[in-house]
Amino acid sequence: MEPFPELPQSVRLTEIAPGYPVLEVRHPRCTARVALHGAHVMEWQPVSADFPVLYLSPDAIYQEGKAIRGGIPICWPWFNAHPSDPSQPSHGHARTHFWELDAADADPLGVHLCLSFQHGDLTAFVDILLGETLAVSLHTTNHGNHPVPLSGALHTYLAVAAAEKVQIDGLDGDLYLDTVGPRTERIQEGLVFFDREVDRIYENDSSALLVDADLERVVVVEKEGSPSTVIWNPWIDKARALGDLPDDGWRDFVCIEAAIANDRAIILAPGGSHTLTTTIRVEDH
Ligand SMILES: O=P(O)(O)OC[C@H]1O[C@H](O)[C@H](O)[C@@H](O)[C@@H]1O
Repeated sequence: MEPFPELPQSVRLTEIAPGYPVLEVRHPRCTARVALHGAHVMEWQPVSADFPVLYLSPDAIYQEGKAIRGGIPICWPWFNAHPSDPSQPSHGHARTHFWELDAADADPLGVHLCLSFQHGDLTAFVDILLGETLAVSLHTTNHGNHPVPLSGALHTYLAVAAAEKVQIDGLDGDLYLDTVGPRTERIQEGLVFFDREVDRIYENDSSALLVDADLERVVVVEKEGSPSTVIWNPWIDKARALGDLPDDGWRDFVCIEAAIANDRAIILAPGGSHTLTTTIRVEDH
């Protein structure tokens, strides 16, 4: 490990399991927790919100090699299965390894963390801005001599009052691949509802809004550098099959993922780079 950078007063280093460091943020604009494992934003709550914005599973596993269930897993440098090698882990290596913390700063608007991770010829730098708004920017650079396909996702778990009562706006008219059952292409008509397992890859490069009338709020998820939006809720049976999620945990979140899904992979030329960003804020409903 590199020497640890000096931390501002609003950031404290803790260990939630032996050898598993987490940065705890207490700032006038927000509270948050960020694990060095996966550069994973586990929690974020701006002072204006009276309920956490991100969902974190109470059964999440804090162990090197296991992705944290909840928060914002960084799926990198690919999304879902590896494009050609089925022995590689789903959603890449970034979410199951410790990252280096390169810098931590604070100003009156919030806290800024920079972390990095290397995989083969690719380097990832992530900038995390934690304030009244949360912004996660993932910069990838190809340092090798060959073009490399890049996909991935900022796989955001958003806390909700009850999944079956929320809707997602902003995807009306978009083509999507429905990956539940036989993979089928469809066009979204109106709002997205959750009344069954939902696992869809939308062709969409703009924002989506999570409307949660029970919590009297709308969570706005904006993004850049992302040609796909993935919407996921495992529903009842899949939640039971996931060991790190309570059986009824499916009700407590929906995922809106700023993604570059496999078939929209970007080919990074030698020396080339790409930035994938998601920005999250809460508005009154
Ligand atoms: O269980 P994980 O490997 O974390 O994946 C969780 C989910 O990620 C994405 O949303 C995919 O679209 C889903 O198919 C997958 O089930």
